[in-house]
Amino acid sequence: MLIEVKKIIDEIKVEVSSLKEKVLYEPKLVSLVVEPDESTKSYLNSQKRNAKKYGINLEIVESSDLINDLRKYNEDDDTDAIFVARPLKKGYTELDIAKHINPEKDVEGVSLHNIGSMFYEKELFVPCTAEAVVKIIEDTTDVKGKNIVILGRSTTVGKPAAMMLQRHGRDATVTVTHTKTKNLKEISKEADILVAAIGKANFVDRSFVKEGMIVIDVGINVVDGKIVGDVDKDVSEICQLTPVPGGVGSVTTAILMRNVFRAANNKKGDL
Ligand SMILES: Nc1nc(=O)c2c([nH]1)NC[C@@H]1CN(c3ccc(C(=O)N[C@@H](CCC(=O)O)C(=O)O)cc3)C=[N+]21
Repeated sequence: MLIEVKKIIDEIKVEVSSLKEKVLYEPKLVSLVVEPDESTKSYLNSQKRNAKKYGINLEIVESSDLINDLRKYNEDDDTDAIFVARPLKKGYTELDIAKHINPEKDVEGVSLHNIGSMFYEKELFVPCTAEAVVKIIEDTTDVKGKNIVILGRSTTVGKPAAMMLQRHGRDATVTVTHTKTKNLKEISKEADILVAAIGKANFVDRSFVKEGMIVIDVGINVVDGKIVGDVDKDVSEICQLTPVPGGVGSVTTAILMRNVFRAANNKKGDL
């Protein structure tokens, strides 16, 4: 069975509508890009489509000097929000971005300030994909006490999703696995909820799951020009599975758009 995410996106749109009543201009998102890979191209297309729909002024900037450009847009009063596409070009690390991006414009929640706030369970902006995963899981089941296994420990999905799911009030028990994990299939099978965020097309097949599990497919892999997830579609015959496309990715984009309005609204409050 496939998991529907339309309701979640509709709820995000309701929040955006009410933010629009307070933000009385078209907010601006700057997306900094260095040598985009296929999944980044897909995200940028999705950003373009949605910026139009949501009423956001999106500027995609091919950056040759990320740190310098971050300084520039951090200070530019017309820029409400900044996105830095990954993978980053050689010579830059995620920590460089985390240190240099203005936390108030950091709509992906990657800055040291925003990551730290999440650690203390008080969130401003959190990584959009991790938030999408949490929202979809919470909309599908009650997570309290559930065993959640996450495949992948990236800074933008695995790590923050784990932190957010085990926090007080949500109270899930989370296992984070990675490339060096032993007995991966056995651990996966023990899950009530499996989150696949490894970036390998169709990596998770029926040998990783049990009947009735909830499976969240975070993968955006491009194979022969088509988007495929990290999970083999056959899994949906015995599990509840998020579709790709039309699942986590579409919620992620909606959250990014909403965060641009939140950033613009917060900025107004500063005046
Ligand atoms: N700093 C950074 N943050 C990211 O979150 C990030 C990134 N860099 N680099 C690239 C990957 C990829 N990614 C996607 C997110 C949503 C869709 C998306 O909206 N997909 C839609 C539409 C796909 C289509 O075009 O058919 C869907 O899945 O339904 C795609 C790809 C985020 N990433």
